[in-house]
Amino acid sequence: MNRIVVAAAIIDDTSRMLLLAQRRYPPEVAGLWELPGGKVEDGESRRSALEREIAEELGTAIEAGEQVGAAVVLRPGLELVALRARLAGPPPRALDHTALCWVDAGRLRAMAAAGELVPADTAWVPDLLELLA
Ligand SMILES: Nc1nc2c([nH]c(=O)n2[C@H]2C[C@H](O)[C@@H](COP(=O)(O)OP(=O)(O)OP(=O)(O)O)O2)c(=O)[nH]1
Repeated sequence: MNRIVVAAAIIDDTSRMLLLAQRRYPPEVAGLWELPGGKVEDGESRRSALEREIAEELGTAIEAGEQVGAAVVLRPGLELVALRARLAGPPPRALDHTALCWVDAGRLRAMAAAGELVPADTAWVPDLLELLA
């Protein structure tokens, strides 16, 4: 069966900004920016897995919603899915990442063009730009 990695597109509706997290490991992607998340465990829904990962990685709560864009195949048997989310707890902290940042549409476009995003996540940039418009 396919394993799923879920990632959160956490958008602040007031500022129209998206939260990005800078990976600490592995070396191939260390320093690049991603949507925070992790693997869905057996018996978990995607939404509850994402809520758990965000509590672990960012020390806060989210409400996870609809899927953003298409699923990305990371390797055979492993798919990456982004879910839209809104913050429902204290400001996020980088417990597992090097840093966090809130970006607007222009900054996201510039980071994608500069190759600063984890490669798999670049597929979602048009969808994310639409959500930030
Ligand atoms: N969380 C997350 N992982 C991503 C993204 N893009 C991307 O290619 N990945 C890859 C990196 C990893 O191979 C895999 C998830 O790794 P992870 O380290 O975040 O998840 P995890 O904590 O559940 O995994 P593990 O370290 O326990 O194996 O998905 C993304 O936007 N967010």
